[in-house]
Amino acid sequence: MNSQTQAILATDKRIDGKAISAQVLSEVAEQVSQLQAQGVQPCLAVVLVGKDPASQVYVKNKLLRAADVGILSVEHYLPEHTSEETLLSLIESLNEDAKVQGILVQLPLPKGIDEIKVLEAIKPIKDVDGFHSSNVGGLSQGRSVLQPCTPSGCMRLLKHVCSDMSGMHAVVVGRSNIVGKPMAALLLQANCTVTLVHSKSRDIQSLCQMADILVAAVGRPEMIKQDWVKPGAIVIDVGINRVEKDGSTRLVGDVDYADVWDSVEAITPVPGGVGPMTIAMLMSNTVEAAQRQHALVSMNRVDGSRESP
Ligand SMILES: Nc1nc(=O)c2c([nH]1)NC[C@@H]1CN(c3ccc(C(=O)N[C@@H](CCC(=O)O)C(=O)O)cc3)C=[N+]21
Ligand SMILES: [Mg+2]
Repeated sequence: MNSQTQAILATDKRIDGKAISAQVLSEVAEQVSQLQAQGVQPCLAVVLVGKDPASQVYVKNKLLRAADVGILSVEHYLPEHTSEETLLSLIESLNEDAKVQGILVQLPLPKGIDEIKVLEAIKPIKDVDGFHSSNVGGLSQGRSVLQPCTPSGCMRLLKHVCSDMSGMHAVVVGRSNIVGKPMAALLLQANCTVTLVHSKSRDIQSLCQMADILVAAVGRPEMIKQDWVKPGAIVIDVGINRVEKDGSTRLVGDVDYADVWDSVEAITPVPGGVGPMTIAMLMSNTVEAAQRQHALVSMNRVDGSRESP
């Protein structure tokens, strides 16, 4: 990126997730060309069980972005009543398929399927969501592993407005396995003081008021108002809530964007903030997985005693 773009993106109070994700995607496209030049075609397998309409939209967007950057994708659409066994055997075959370097099983899975069991079945080196316990553990130890896409996207957005987060107080609202907990781990790694707030926390408003960096990931439309936010705070809104208003549906975050605007130093919009970054980081993880698997295979040629990835 040139310095002019950098300046525009860094000085605007609105953190433009669409523009920043476009930069990530162009870096990824460059990495894809480099892999192709080495005879490797990165490929992402996307597994969708059932017909959840939101999941269908997300999966469609992921496939479009993959195509944009030259990542091949294979889609596996399974019916709502697929057995756990069938899903596990599909994952097993994708694990063994050397042409597939990334496996994404879209969440949530239908009731009756054990989500943890399914995520644990994915080979960690192909786990582009970063949800396998081996990657979760590695993240918490500060090792270089595949990281969950939404939190790593948020970190990338934060870096645009704040090059050094060291010593800042970051408050994360929400303790989900896919956003809140890994977000806290990444902020800690960036030397923030981290507070993880959840539904049982007392006086959530006062905790939020302490934040230099406030990350909202609770799924409650426009819960965070101006008097929850310290003047000069940086706000990252992970929420994607569909609300009915005047007969039409619109997307809002967990933060009341218009209400907090005057107080904040910088803020991500919804849509166009964290959402597009999540998808860009998925593409970045797919390329990283392909690079790592290629490196392992090359090593095997030298040392035949090693296991294949
Ligand atoms: N295994 C798995 N990995 C995921 O990463 C995963 C998942 N399951 N299940 C669902 C959540 C949600 N998620 C989003 C991705 C992009 C947008 C996105 O592009 N949002 C657009 C708006 C899109 C719209 O109109 O709904 C935006 O914020 O601008 C939103 C949400 C990934 N998730
Ligand atoms: Mg968004």
